[in-house]
Amino acid sequence: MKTAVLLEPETFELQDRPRPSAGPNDVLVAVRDVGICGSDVHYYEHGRIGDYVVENPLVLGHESAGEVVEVGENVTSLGVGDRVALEPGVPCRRCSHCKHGNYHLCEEVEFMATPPHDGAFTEYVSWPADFAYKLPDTVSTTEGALCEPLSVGIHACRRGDVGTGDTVLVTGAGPIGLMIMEAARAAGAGDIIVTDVVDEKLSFARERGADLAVNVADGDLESAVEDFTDGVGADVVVEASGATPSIESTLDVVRRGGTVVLVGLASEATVPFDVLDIIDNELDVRGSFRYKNTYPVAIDLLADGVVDVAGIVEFESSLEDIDDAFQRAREPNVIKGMVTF
Ligand SMILES: NC(=O)c1ccc[n+]([C@@H]2O[C@H](COP(=O)([O-])OP(=O)(O)OC[C@H]3O[C@@H](n4cnc5c(N)ncnc54)[C@H](O)[C@@H]3O)[C@@H](O)[C@H]2O)c1
Ligand SMILES: C[C@@H](O)[C@H](N)C(=O)O
Repeated sequence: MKTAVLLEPETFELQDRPRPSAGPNDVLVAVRDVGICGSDVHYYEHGRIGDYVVENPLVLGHESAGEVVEVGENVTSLGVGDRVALEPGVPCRRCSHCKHGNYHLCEEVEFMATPPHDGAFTEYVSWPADFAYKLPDTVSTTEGALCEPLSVGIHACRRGDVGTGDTVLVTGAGPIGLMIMEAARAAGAGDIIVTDVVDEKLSFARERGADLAVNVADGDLESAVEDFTDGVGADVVVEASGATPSIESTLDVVRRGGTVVLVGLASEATVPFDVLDIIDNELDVRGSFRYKNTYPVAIDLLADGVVDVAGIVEFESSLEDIDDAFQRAREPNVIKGMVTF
């Protein structure tokens, strides 16, 4: 089977690898769509993200969906021909985090395209059936693949307890920020404010329903939020840029008693945070890491037409053209590329 393998930074090789079979509890999936995520581009460019280092050839891609072509002997939930979205992180199921229901925090998790675990830029993937979610006829495999970033958005909104009528401020209008917007709207958010430093990203966010879009490179976010919220501030701020100034600014724009959710991965390990601000204003500052139990919700939201994810895909490419696809995906104005089979 054709597989795109990252040999070293900026070097893919299209290899012919043996097709796996489904293990007893697995399904073999013919991959149809794989999104290119910012983390794929980061591994492609730098060969590492923090402590995760690409030491051996690695298959990237963790936003995937496809069609079941073989089922393991113990699998009863899925059949050949079913179209499925693959949740990319499979936990150990035995540790205390898994037993507490926080399977996304499992330290033994095998997450696609996070070294040393291979991802989905390949024709077939054998995957545990309980981490493969059947797509209804009305949901495409492109949308199935995008259940992954949508899951990041759903989890972040759950972490922020986003509720009916809340004013939600999302910093960073990349794919994750846009998915947070979708999830916040689905959770009943009232007004949504979005920030970025690129005008095109903000126009895109506006077209997708942002009520206020602020370019923080040339505008004063604090006064814009103050005006917009009658001096109160945002109920929930979800940081989705990873930029240090943006992380710092979250405390200036959240309301007293509000919640800040940190999703963007800071490029620096420490970011100055005014602790007295957090105490005096009784703020909840929460991390949000990947997701748990989001795929069925994401699929329902898609089936019901409550969220739009396919609209963020700006180009499609084939596996053979993966080099070109990554060149395009790394352009600052591009939101999302999709490799289709
Ligand atoms: N916590 C998690 O589970 C999780 C999951 C996926 C991604 N992430 C992280 O979330 C972040 C967003 O992911 P993405 O794929 O959308 O990345 P992206 O790089 O495509 O988007 C980030 C956006 O932030 C904008 N930006 C840069 N500086 C800014 C500033 N000062 N203020 C506001 N916006 C600014 C950029 O122009 C860009 O549009 C990244 O840091 C990524 O690593 C975290
Ligand atoms: C969650 C996922 O989208 C992210 N890129 C990660 O590897 O953690």
